[in-house]
Amino acid sequence: MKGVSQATVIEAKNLDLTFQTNDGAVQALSGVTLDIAAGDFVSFIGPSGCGKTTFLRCIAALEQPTGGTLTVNGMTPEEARKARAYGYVFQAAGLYPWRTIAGNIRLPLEIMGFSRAEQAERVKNVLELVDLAGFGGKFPWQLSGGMQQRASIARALSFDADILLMDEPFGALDEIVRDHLNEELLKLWARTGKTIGFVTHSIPEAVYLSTRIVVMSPRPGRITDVIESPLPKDRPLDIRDTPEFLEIAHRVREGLRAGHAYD
Ligand SMILES: Nc1ncnc2c1ncn2[C@@H]1O[C@H](COP(=O)(O)OP(=O)(O)OP(=O)(O)O)[C@@H](O)[C@H]1O
Repeated sequence: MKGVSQATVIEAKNLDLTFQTNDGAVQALSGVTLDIAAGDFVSFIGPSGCGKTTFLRCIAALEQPTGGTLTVNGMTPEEARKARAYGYVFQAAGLYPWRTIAGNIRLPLEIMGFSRAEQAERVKNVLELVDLAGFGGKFPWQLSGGMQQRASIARALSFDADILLMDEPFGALDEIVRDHLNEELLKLWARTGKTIGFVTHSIPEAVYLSTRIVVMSPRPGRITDVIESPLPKDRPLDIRDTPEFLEIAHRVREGLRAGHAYD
């Protein structure tokens, strides 16, 4: 339970990843060391190409680090993937257009072999969790972009993994919808106690959501600052106007500026 155990769920030590490309080696991550504790909400922020997505993909065993060690729930990322230790939300909702919303959410459950009754129960629960009760029978094109993204979050939550990895899930949405989904995500996090890793380009989003903000710089992707948020867990949107919020945002901006190449 959150608050009771602060066990480390994700542990990266001196992680390196160099891609070999036709144009030569691209060092995407260099010496990344980070512990993420159970129940943490950790955002990764940094300029394009600094390795945020690559780091998330390493956790999800979608990329293979070329150096260092990485464990997820004490397992290798590959073992954690097989143990369904995390749900993954991509930048685009990625819903199958020929399946209903419920059908999309059910898909991982079908693959995992849940009984039909269990599938139905879980779909109902996660639809409620993301505030889409009653929309299970609709097709993706009948929903707004924000609703589609909520459905994709529901799909990632359907098998109730303790860890949720989110790669810029709200990047393509307008600001009002994004604000609303940020609020909803915080409520969901408070209700479920999940550990969340969240990639974003937005300073206000990172500061509003996170218990810790990881600032990264490019060439090669390194962690340049880790900011522990002093903000209370209960965060109305207007907390963004408080001096405490603005102070953290300032520190993030300074960190980004220090690592920026401007080319
Ligand atoms: N499969 C790959 N092969 C070669 N290079 C790659 C591969 N995946 C990523 N890279 C490179 O690694 C670096 C880090 O990419 P990554 O997508 O992790 O950055 P990012 O911080 O998530 O960027 P963005 O904010 O634009 O999504 C970039 O220079 C990118 O071009």
